[in-house]
Amino acid sequence: MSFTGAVKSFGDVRAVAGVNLEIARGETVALLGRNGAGKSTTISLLLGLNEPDEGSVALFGGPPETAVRAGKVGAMLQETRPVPRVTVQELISFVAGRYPAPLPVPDALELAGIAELAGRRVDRLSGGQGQRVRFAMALAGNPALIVLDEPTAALDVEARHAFWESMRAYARRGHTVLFSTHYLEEADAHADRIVVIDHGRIVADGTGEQLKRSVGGNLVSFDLAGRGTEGLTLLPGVVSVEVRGDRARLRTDDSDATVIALAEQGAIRGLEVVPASLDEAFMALTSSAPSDVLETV
Ligand SMILES: Nc1ncnc2c1ncn2[C@@H]1O[C@H](COP(=O)(O)OP(=O)(O)OP(=O)(O)O)[C@@H](O)[C@H]1O
Repeated sequence: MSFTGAVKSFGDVRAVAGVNLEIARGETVALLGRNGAGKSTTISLLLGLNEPDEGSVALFGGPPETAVRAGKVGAMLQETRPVPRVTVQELISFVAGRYPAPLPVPDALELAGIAELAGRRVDRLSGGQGQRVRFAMALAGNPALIVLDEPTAALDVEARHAFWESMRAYARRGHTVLFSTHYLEEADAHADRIVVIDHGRIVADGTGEQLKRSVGGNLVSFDLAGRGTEGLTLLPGVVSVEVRGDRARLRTDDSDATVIALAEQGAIRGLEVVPASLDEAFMALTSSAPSDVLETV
């Protein structure tokens, strides 16, 4: 699938602001971004639910509608209203029946971890159970691509774990998976590749390791001990400064130079230097003003 210069606006909001993206068959890709970053809109363009205002989107070499109609795509979108009265089994059979080569219904239920819910009415399920039913709907047709918009949002820890197991089992069959998430750990743990989106643009694309390396650096933190924060952003190596209570955290691409400069100012109380985590990489990539002092008391 590919996005070429895709733009989608809603009024003044450029939800997708010029996205170029290629995803190859068999990849498991996480679309990672904060609230409002443009993930759902990107997904809606991919599924042909929205048309780009500019640029184009192709799925399996053609228009998204064609691929969707041909049964090549399964989707799990955010909370949708459950169909009243039908059972889980009936719903999944109905969805499977609309695809040319679906999974046997018991397999789809098993894979989604809801075999024991087969006879239950879909409008009487818990949020987490409903979410797993939507996952079963996405994979019932055995599509080559599944697209999952924040698939673990309502799941507890155990259900989350089971969900990722199922997703991986599906991916191992050679299928392509695209999922959106706010959770960096999930993206890192379950995707081959992480595409970071911010303000409708792709700001990073690579493995978790590559993201860490590209943003990289170390975190130097120390107690301010009443000292102000002025001048910290100007210290050698410093890329961003964050203040929590009385403690400053400096992300730096040259921690030696940063520490020497701090030492010269006598500002080394409770000094700690650690490698920047993936979390830090994500924050650095998506904060709107990376070199500003962020007051997050
Ligand atoms: N139908 C719509 N009408 C108006 N604005 C919209 C519409 N859909 C999305 N937007 C706006 O476009 C921007 C991107 O929204 P989108 O839902 O794509 O983000 P997201 O990354 O999926 O966010 P979240 O993680 O909160 O689901 C937001 O500013 C949102 O308010």
